[in-house]
Amino acid sequence: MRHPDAPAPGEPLGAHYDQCFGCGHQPGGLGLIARAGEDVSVTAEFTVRSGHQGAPGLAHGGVLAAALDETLGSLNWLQRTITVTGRLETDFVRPVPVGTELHLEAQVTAVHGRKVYCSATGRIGAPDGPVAVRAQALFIEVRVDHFIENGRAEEIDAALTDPDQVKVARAFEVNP
Ligand SMILES: CCCCCCCCCCCCCCCC(=O)SCCNC(=O)CCNC(=O)[C@H](O)C(C)(C)COP(=O)(O)OP(=O)(O)OC[C@H]1O[C@@H](n2cnc3c(N)ncnc32)[C@H](O)[C@@H]1OP(=O)(O)O
Repeated sequence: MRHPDAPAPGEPLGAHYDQCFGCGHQPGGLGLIARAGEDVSVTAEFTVRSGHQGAPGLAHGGVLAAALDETLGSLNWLQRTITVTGRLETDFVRPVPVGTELHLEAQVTAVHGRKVYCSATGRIGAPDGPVAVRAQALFIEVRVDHFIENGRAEEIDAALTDPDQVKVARAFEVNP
């Protein structure tokens, strides 16, 4: 399951797309930073900011789901395949205050053809802090064509002419 050329445990994974809400450099984004873990697993952190609120002083549930989704999506780097979220089931266990550093971890639990089953947990303040959120997810393997055929032309054209982006696509898929 872990690709032989996968990043070594502890290695930062970087952004799969500079404009990504989760891992890219969007002003209102999560700014989530992920690292490779053992086997097919990743760890990640993000800090809940005031722009992430739902209720006063508390993170919006959709933002927390996005953090789980992004962490799970980072498993692509370890498998060297491109997968997208088909299903994401989320448990919100504890409210998460603004200012919290959320520590996430995710792992692949099973692969069946194009279907990748995975799970993730987010903890408050430390890797062994109290569990705030959990997710079970199904990701589906796609080809680069999935983005080229469905994405807005403006961004797709820019991505295809950006050597760094093409390099990232190649890290996931041998023939993008
Ligand atoms: C030029 C640019 C380069 C860029 C290079 C880098 C890009 C790197 C991007 C990484 C990004 C990560 C970012 C974070 C993760 C996101 O947030 S991804 C964004 C959110 N997700 C989406 O937008 C996906 C939208 N959905 C779809 O496009 C389609 O439904 C899918 C998921 C591709 C599946 O469609 P499909 O390929 O036609 O597959 P389909 O035959 O329907 O299903 C395949 C199997 O999965 C099962 N399945 C499908 N959906 C479900 C479901 N919801 N529940 C249960 N089972 C399901 C089917 O039953 C089937 O099972 P089997 O029959 O094989 O047993």
